[in-house]
Amino acid sequence: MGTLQSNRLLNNASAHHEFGNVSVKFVPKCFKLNIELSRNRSYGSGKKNFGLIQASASQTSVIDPVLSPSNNGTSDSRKKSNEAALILIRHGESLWNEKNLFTGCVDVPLTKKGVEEAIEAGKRISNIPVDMIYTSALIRAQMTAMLAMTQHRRRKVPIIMHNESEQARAWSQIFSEDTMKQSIPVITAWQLNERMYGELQGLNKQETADRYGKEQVHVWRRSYDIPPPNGESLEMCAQRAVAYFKDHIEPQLQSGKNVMIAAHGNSLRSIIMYLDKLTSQEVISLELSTGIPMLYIFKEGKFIRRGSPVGSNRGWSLCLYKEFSSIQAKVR
Ligand SMILES: O=C(O)[C@@H](CO)OP(=O)(O)O
Repeated sequence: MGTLQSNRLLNNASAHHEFGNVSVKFVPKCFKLNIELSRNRSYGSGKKNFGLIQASASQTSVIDPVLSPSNNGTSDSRKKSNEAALILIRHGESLWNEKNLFTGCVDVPLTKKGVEEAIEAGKRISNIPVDMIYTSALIRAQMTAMLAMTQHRRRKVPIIMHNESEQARAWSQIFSEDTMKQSIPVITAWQLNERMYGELQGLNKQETADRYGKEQVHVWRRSYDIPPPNGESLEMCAQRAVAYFKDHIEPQLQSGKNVMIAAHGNSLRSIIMYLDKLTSQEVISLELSTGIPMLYIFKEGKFIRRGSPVGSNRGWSLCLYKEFSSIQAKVR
């Protein structure tokens, strides 16, 4: 892939982003409505709202689940205020993981094993209330998020927010507050995409190592600031992924919402580098397995790593980070 093509890919992706922000729906002019902004939190007995704009009386409500974080609505009566859970999941095995091909921004689906991994990940997090889901724009991350949610105890419906145009927004509105309460908004963002692997995309990793040398390929794959030919370094990937995390996801956590992110090996490595304050040296040895969820607690502005939830029938039991085989990073 040449530079021009790579730039086009990124530009297209960025067009998607421009419409991907938090938004408030428009109320159709034909209804004269008494609109109020509800900031109620209702805890327990499965009651919850997203901080909805509601239309009163007998008229139809127009409800947007993705409101600014100040319109807080969180779900769990057990949750202490100003605490929120952050779940990170690298997608399950993709068809190109299976073939050992550099994938990057190529949009490849999961294998059967990847589907099973996503379902297994869902079992592990099935007791953790999820208020919002963020995924990349790539199908392997979206499949993983959706399959994981099929296992969730609360049986809420994850719904992809289509903000790519006014029409997409208008045509995907939901008109029932009760239905909204049973939904989880899913935000897709190209900034969470896998690191763009440039001219390595589609090449076999072993053959590339045979041709260019193991060391060179290791530098392309794991160095912090050296990009593969016409691709992104981890540092470049971090610039967009961590910026998105800070601007869009952290405010949701600050408002007490539990968030799940389904993304990719390198976009998640860059986010973990930020969460765990890893140095550019330390992040080199951070490896993430496919389909293993990782849990952080966000408390008083800090991220506390809690490892991986261990199973659906053991509540919030957690294994320690050092027992968490998917991450071989130095334990700090
Ligand atoms: O090919 C890719 O896109 C990534 C993730 O599968 O590979 P690597 O682990 O080499 O960064």
